[in-house]
Parts: sequence; C-alpha cells; structure tokens
Amino acid sequence: MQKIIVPASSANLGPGFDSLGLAVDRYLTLEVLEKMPNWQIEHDLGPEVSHDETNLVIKSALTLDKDLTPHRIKMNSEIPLARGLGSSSAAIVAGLKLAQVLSAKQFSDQELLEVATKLEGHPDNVAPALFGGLTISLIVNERPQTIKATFPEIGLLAYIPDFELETKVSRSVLPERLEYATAVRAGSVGNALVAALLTDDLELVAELIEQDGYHEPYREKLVPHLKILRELGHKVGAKGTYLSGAGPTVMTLIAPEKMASFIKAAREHGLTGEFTQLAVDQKGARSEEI
Ligand SMILES: Nc1ncnc2c1ncn2[C@@H]1O[C@H](COP(=O)(O)OP(=O)(O)OP(=O)(O)O)[C@@H](O)[C@H]1O
Ligand SMILES: N[C@@H](CCO)C(=O)O
Repeated sequence: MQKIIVPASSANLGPGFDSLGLAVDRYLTLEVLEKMPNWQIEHDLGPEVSHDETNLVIKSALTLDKDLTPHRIKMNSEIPLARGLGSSSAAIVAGLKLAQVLSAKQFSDQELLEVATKLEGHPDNVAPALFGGLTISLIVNERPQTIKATFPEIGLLAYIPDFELETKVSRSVLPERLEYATAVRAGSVGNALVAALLTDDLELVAELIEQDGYHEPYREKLVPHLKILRELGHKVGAKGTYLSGAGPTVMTLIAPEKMASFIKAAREHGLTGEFTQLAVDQKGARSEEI
C-alpha cells in the first residue's frame, strides 16, 4: 500500500509575504486503498470537508490527471484547518502526490509547483509542503519558482489559538495599494531578512522578522495575541515573533530552554490556545510503500 506524507508549513515569516515559507513537522497523511467505482476519502476533519471527488485532495489530483481511477483513500491530518499552518496547501500537495502515485504519466517538480500554486493562489505554502525546509518563492514571467534554503538553528514555538481564521477573511483586510515609500521599505526589509536567515544572523533576524509592512499591520485587529506574544518574546530574549501565514497562529523563534517561561507568561496574560514546539521538516512531500 502507498502512503503519502505532506508537512505543514508556516508562511510569510513577517516581511516575506506570499514568498517565504517553512515546512514544519506536523503532517497530513494519505493511505491509498482499493479501487472503487467512485472516489471516497475517509477522514475526521468535520462536516465542512467533503468525502467525495469534491474534496480538495481529490480535486487537486484530478487537476493533474483527470483520468485517474477512483480509489478509497484514508486521510489523517495533524494540521489544524484555517489556523495559518498551511492545511489547504498540504491537502493540495497531497492530491498532486496522489496523482503521481496513481497516474501512468510522469510529472516534474516544476509541474507540481505550477499546479499547486495555481490551486492555492500563491507559492509560499505549497513550495515548502512540496520540497521541505525554508523556501523563497515568487511568480516571475507567470511561472512560480522557488529556492530551497537552510533555516538557522533556533527553536520554533507555535501558538495556535482556539479559533479559525480563513485565509480569504484575513486577506480581505489588506489594502489594495501601498504608498510607494512604504512598499520600498517593506521590500528592503524582506531582502535583508532573507540575507540574515541565509547567514545565520539571528540578532538581525529577530529585528527584521517583526518589521513587516505588507500584511501584519492590517491584520493586527484580527489577531490581538500577536502583539502580546511579541512583547513577551522581547522580555525573554526570543529571536522574533511573526504571524504564521494568514493567522491566527503566531510563531516565535526561541531557544528551547526559554519556552517554559514564555508559555507561563502567556498563560498569565490570558492566552488559552495550544502551544506546540515544532521542528523544520527537511524532506517535504513524499510517498512510500508500507
Ligand atoms: N485535508 C483537507 N482536505 C480537504 N480540504 C481541506 C483540508 N485541509 C484544509 N482544507 C480546506 O482548506 C480550508 C482552509 O484553508 P485556509 O487557506 O483558509 O487555511 P490554512 O491553509 O490552514 O492556513 P494558511 O494558508 O494561512 O497557512 C479549510 O477550511 C478546508 O476547506
Ligand atoms: N501568504 C498568505 C499565506 C496564507 O495562505 C497570506 O498571508 O495570506
């Protein structure tokens, strides 16, 4: 039997809006079971996620190859829905990997990236879900491209609030236009953040990852815990806090030995969501025979 494994991902990393993404070790898995007259996907993700060919996983698979033979699929996901940890991208990438497993045709990594980006709308989550690690992505000449890089050695602590925030809602508060000077500054901060990440300059990362000018200032009202966690991070010497994807999850770069006091302080400030330590997934989406 084939098993497909796809990591969660944390997008933006502050000023890398719609571009930077990091694969993390929470997983969506598919088990490819017997052939069926119609597609059937078993899961316990709740009533809003369908069980037939309208499911995002199956729709994505059929986008790559519309002639796939229907199968029974078992899906398990550790990635919470609509929380900023790339659940929709993981589902899309899992569907593309499913097509790769079932189809007689061959698909290149570039084809997978192109179809996944088209389905998700931007490449920042699908690229790390596909390839693992830290990815720097963009769409140039209408083609998505991505560069895989190494993330510095630092702990990752996610705060996952107990409410959902759909990407389309979180994008609806963004402005249609930015002042020229604001855009220039936001771009230069993003460039320097990438340089700081690639040169392991964690002090500079800590400063720049909190200097986004593209999305966080507009989303703050939807995610009031971002400011609280950022300020607590400064007190305990964290290496930066940012809104993960479209939120509401907030990610803090912080040494593991500082996590307990950070969490304790957050609880004292009334934050009741889940704290979870994450690690970078280096492999990205994969399929294996079990
Ligand atoms: N395993 C899945 N199977 C089918 N549909 C899914 C699955 N996971 C997510 N989805 C769909 O994607 C929606 C969530 O996508 P959304 O872009 O709002 O959030 P996200 O991908 O979790 O967060 P972000 O893009 O900010 O990291 C769900 O409401 C559901 O419709
Ligand atoms: N870059 C995207 C990630 C979520 O899909 C956003 O922040 O809206």
